[in-house]
Amino acid sequence: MKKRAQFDHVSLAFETPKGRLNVVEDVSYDINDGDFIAVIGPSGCGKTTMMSMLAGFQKPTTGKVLFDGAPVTGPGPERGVIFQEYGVFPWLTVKQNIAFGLKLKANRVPDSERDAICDHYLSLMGLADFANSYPKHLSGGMRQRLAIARAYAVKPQFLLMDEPFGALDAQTRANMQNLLLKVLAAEGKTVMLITHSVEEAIYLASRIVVVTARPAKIKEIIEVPFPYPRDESIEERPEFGELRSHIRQLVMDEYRAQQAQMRPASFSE
Ligand SMILES: Nc1ncnc2c1ncn2[C@@H]1O[C@H](COP(=O)(O)OP(=O)(O)OP(=O)(O)O)[C@@H](O)[C@H]1O
Repeated sequence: MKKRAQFDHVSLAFETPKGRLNVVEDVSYDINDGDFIAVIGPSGCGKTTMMSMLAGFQKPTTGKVLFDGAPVTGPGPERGVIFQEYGVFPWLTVKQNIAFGLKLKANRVPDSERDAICDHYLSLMGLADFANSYPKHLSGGMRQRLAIARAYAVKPQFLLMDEPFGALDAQTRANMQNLLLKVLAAEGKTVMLITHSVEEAIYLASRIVVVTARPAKIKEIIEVPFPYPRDESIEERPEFGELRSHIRQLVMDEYRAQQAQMRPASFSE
């Protein structure tokens, strides 16, 4: 299996006014072509920072982050990024937002095709009636769907998604999850997804990377035993419930560890 991305003994520390903050510590794992990796762990533990290094927004303090065998030196068109509540330009209409990436040199498509691609993703995301609206006239959930449409439209080989569905209502979230599975089945992408939802991680991912309280270290990497294509019926399977309990326990242990870290010294047990 071809290695797409590699974290090789990666650590990252921020220098802050209060001193050095270790955020990611000695993380090593590979992401193979076609993998769907979900990263789960307590809030603020370093998941986004880990993803940012692969996106090319942050550099590791020590260790290496490789993409297609070469060190990541910055963002690139083969890695599409969807961050929560980011990624739409307020001064462009909905359709212009989707078209934007398709006009950039790295992803440029002929004008005639551009229109058809925009229309396809507008309708896929339920935004066709808002093609000419500006983002400020959309609900938060619609803006997030627009950010997702923009990222899908340029067809990156690798999708980096940071809590992309976190702000959506339950029904839209389920629709967006199923749509993502469809897009992946049709286009065969590799994905790294950060989520706080254990169910979402099991439903979507081929492997789940559970990380510790800050600094984020690998706690466990879990293979999800369900073949694709998947549908909601897997949630009824006993293995789904067992996996959910196991991962919930891991995450809860780390959440408690994080709470203990934050407690003032005088209260420590
Ligand atoms: N540029 C920075 N400078 C200093 N500290 C930072 C910087 N970026 C992030 N941090 C800190 O690093 C820690 C990890 O942040 P990060 O966003 O990676 O966590 P996370 O696991 O993605 O959190 P969440 O699940 O809440 O989104 C946090 O304590 C954050 O305050």
